[in-house]
Amino acid sequence: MKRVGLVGWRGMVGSVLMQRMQEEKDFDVIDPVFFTTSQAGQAAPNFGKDAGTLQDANDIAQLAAMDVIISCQGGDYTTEVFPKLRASGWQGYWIDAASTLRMEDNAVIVLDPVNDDVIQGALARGVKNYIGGNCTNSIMLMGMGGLFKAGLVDWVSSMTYQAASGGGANHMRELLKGMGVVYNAVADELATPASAILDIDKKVAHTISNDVPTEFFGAPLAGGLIPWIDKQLDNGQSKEEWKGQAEVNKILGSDATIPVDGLCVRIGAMRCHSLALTIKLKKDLPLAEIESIIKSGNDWVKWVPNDREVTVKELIPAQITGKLDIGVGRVRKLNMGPEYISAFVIGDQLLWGAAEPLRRMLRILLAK
Ligand SMILES: NC(=O)C1=CN([C@@H]2O[C@H](COP(=O)(O)OP(=O)(O)OC[C@H]3O[C@@H](n4cnc5c(N)ncnc54)[C@H](OP(=O)(O)O)[C@@H]3O)[C@@H](O)[C@H]2O)C=CC1
Ligand SMILES: N[C@@H](CC(=O)OP(=O)(O)O)C(=O)O
Repeated sequence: MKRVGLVGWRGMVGSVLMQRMQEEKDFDVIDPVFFTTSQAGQAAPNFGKDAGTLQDANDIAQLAAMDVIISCQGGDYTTEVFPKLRASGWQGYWIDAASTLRMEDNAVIVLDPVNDDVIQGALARGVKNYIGGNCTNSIMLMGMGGLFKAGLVDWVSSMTYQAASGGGANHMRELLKGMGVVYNAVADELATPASAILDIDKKVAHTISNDVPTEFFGAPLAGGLIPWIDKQLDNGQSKEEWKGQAEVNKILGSDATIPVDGLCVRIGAMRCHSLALTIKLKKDLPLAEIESIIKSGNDWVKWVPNDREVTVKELIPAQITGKLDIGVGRVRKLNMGPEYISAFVIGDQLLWGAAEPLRRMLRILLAK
C-alpha cells in the first residue's frame, strides 16, 4: 500500500477532505501518516485505521518517506517546505490545496471530470505536482465544462457571489457573529408586530456600520457584501479575478487563451460560491442543444430549468450546501445577440472547490 502523508487534515478544508475520504473508503487502500505543525507526538486521528502518532510536518526526512503527500495546510507551509523536500531528492507525488504552485510549469491544476486528459498527459510526462484549483474556477468549470470541452466558448464574463468559507473558519465565525449582532439590535422591535419598519431599519443600518465585527473581512459582511476578494493587482483586477482566466485556461490546457474576466464579490453565504455568467458562444445554437451539452459535462451537473418556481427551490445555497451537485440554471439567450447566453452556477466551495479534486487525484495515482 502507498504511504500517504496527510498535512492540514484538521483544518477546515482538511476536515472536509477527511470526511470525503471516509465516505469513499479511501483509507482502506492507503497507509495513512498524519502530520502536524503544532501537535507532533500526539495520537493521530483514527479514520477507521490506527495511524500511530502525529509526525512533525516540518521534518523533511519524515515527509520524504511518503509516496504521496496531500497538503491542506496553506500556502505559507507549501512555500516553506515544498522546495526543501524536493531539494532533498524526494520523488513522490505532491497534492496540494494551496495556490502557491498552481501556475508553475511543473504543476498541473487538477479537476479530473474536466481535465482528465491534461492530468493523464502530465502523469505520462512524469509530472509529480498536482494542485487543486481556485474554488470559484473549479465550480465554474464543473458547471460549464461541457461547453468548454465542445470548444464553443468565445469568452466568459463571470460575476461571483462568494461565501464566507473561502476566507477560512474565522471568517465564517465572523459572519455568524455579525448576524447575531444585527438581530440582537432589533430583537425587541421584531417581537412587536406594531413596531415601525423604518425605525428598525435605522437601528440596523447603524449597527451594521458600527457594531458588526470586521476583524477578518475588513468590512461588515452580515447584512452587506464586499466587492473585493484577495490582493489588489496593478491592472485594477483583484487577485481572485486574475485567477479566472489564468487558471481556467491552464486547467483546460487551452491552445489559445479564452478570455475570462469579471468582478468577484464576497456575500453572506456560508460555504456555497455562485457565479452569474455571461457567455459568448462561438455560434448561435438552439437552447435545447446548449442544455444537453451542459448536462453532458459530467455526472455532477444538476440542471435547473429556467423556471421561477424550480429555480428558487433548487438553485440556492440551502439546496446545494454539503452536496457534490453543481447547480446550473438561469440559462437563456441575452438581448446582446443569439450567441450570448446567461447562466447561474452554484457549488459547495469546500467540496468541488477544495477537497474533492484532491482525493480524486489520489485515487488516480493509486489506480496507475
Ligand atoms: N478555505 C477555502 O475555501 C480554500 C482553501 N484552500 C487552501 O487550503 C488551505 C487551508 O485552508 P483552511 O482549511 O481554511 O485552513 P485552516 O486555518 O482551517 O487550517 C490550517 C491549519 O491550521 C492549524 N490549526 C490551528 N488551530 C486550529 C484549530 N483550532 N482547528 C483546526 N486547525 C487548526 C492546523 O494545522 P496543525 O495541525 O499543523 O496545527 C490546520 O491544518 C488554505 O490556506 C488555502 O491554501 C484552497 C481552496 C479553498
Ligand atoms: N480565495 C478564495 C478561497 C481560496 O482559498 O482560494 P485559493 O485557493 O485560490 O487561494 C475565496 O476567498 O473564496
